[in-house]
Amino acid sequence: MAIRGMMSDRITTTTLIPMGIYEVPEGVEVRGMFVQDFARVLTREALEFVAGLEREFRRRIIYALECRREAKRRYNDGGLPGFDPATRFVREGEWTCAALPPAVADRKVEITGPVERKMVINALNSGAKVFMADFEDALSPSWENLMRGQVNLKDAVEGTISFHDKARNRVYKLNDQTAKLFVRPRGWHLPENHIHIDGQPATGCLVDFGLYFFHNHATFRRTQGAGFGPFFYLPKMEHSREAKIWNCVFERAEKMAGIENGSIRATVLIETLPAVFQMDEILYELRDHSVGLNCGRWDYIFSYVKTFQGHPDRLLPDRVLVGMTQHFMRSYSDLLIRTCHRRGVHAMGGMAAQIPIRDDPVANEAALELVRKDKLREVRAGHDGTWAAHPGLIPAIMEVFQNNMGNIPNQIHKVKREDAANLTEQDLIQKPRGVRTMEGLRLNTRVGIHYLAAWLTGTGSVPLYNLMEDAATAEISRVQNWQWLKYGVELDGDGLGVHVTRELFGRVVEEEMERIEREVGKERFNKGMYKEACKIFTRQCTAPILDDFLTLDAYNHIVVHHPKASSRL
Ligand SMILES: CC(=O)SCCNC(=O)CCNC(=O)[C@H](O)C(C)(C)COP(=O)(O)OP(=O)(O)OC[C@H]1O[C@@H](n2cnc3c(N)ncnc32)[C@H](O)[C@@H]1OP(=O)(O)O
Ligand SMILES: O=CC(=O)O
Ligand SMILES: [Mg+2]
Repeated sequence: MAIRGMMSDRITTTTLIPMGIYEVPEGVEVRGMFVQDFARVLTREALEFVAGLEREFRRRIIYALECRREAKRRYNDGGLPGFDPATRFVREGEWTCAALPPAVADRKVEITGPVERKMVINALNSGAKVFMADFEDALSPSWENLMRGQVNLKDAVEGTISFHDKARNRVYKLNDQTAKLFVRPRGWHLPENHIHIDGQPATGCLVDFGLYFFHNHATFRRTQGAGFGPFFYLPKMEHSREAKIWNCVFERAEKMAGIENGSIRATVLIETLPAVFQMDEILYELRDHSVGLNCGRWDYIFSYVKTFQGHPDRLLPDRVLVGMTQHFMRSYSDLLIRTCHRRGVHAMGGMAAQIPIRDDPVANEAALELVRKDKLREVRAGHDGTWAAHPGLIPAIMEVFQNNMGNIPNQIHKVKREDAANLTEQDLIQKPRGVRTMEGLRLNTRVGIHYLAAWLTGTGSVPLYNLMEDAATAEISRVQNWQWLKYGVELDGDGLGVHVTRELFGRVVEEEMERIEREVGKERFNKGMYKEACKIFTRQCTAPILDDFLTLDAYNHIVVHHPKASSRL
């Protein structure tokens, strides 16, 4: 048996013991620091389960990612995404997904947030129907964040989680009534470089899923799922072959646990442009394990730019103008509702970016009104529930959904949206309308650098300029800058015919860095990671070939191997 893992000298919490090692099965190497608490989830048996998943599915994951690259080549050569003629029978066939688990029939409001201890307790106590605990867009995937997240979820499922805020002398514990827990693992593309299996970094999402499932499936089904569960959200898929891999992962997990096929349930985020043409196919692959689809609107916008990176005729206007009322976004939401309701599962809405504004009641009311408007559009369109970024938004969102849905748990059988069957490929890719401005370029730059600086220091979701920013929203800022630079777009609004060039962008970066320094103060600016963030963001915006993900490159900067030796993938 191989034994690996070392102590850390960086963390000085009470959970750190001076020396320790993880007990690992053959072929598994843990390169992350040793923390006593982490050993509760990094058990030999759990790692054996993760390694089994990795060994069975690694080749299929590599193939699926190669297929993504192949599709990208087609789009870059001028091809357009569209419905696959080969799977017409799936789209036209009459079939439904397995019946919904009663425990999650009502999902009117779901709160989301990173797997940070206090936030997990607050989210579970928030009054939302569901809490989506996030290892993905809202989390910076440092070893410490990931492993602490696993510990937090284990304690949450066991009902023992607590948190003592010493500064405020406040103790956090779970209420009697809590939200149902869904867990969102990372996307297929992200490696977990602190766990190596047979000499290769593990697949991030299999680590997230595997550890959580292994430790919690039995308690979860008993205490939360009424026999079903655990429940998951699955991000960033581009094709039904990726859903098929998840389905097989679930089947293997159910077999290992000795539980019925169909116990595990998942909602897939439709948040890439190619996936909107695969919604039936994705549900079909997961038909025994599905509880719906969700409009992951922010990654979807990011994916629109990424998919059309070789198409100068499809440039985006300012980020703030690409909302759900743009034709391509409304079409996507309508088709998602029609698809889900036809197959008997939830059609979940997405995230409004506004958050409460504490120190300005007028601005706060205006933000709340925007959220209400967005949610009203969703519920009237036929969505069964939606996301909230902050507990302070839940009462208003709940009211909108309850007032417009009445006393039913969901609208699956009430709102069919057969009209959406007429939506065409052209509707789903129609170019968004609006202007491109210097202020748009500046805001993208400032938000991108601010966000990345937070991410590099361990925070994956932040309030910026009164909006929620996470990996998905930051991606839009990055790829939009890249697109405008690549095509040297002319900025509207000032009548001067200014084009976005490297020189202009260089000046904007300099000026926005000065503004960031003014905003956060010299001390925080110098102590923080703003300069590193600026370097990464600027490189990505000006790269001749668009990086697939902001966080893939940035991840190299947060990998810390123990014994200490920083690594590059
Ligand atoms: C595109 C997508 O993928 S969307 C999904 C992923 N993104 C997310 O999940 C974002 C979730 N939201 C957040 O992370 C936060 O709300 C932020 C970063 C946007 C704002 O955070 P803050 O400015 O710190 O919030 P604020 O100071 O108003 O928090 C007030 C209280 O609410 C709690 N809170 C805020 N947001 C959440 C949340 N999402 N879940 C649980 N608790 C929360 C805070 O912990 C704090 O608790 P306390 O009073 O006990 O100390
Ligand atoms: O994950 C959600 C999104 O909007 O992206
Ligand atoms: Mg997303």
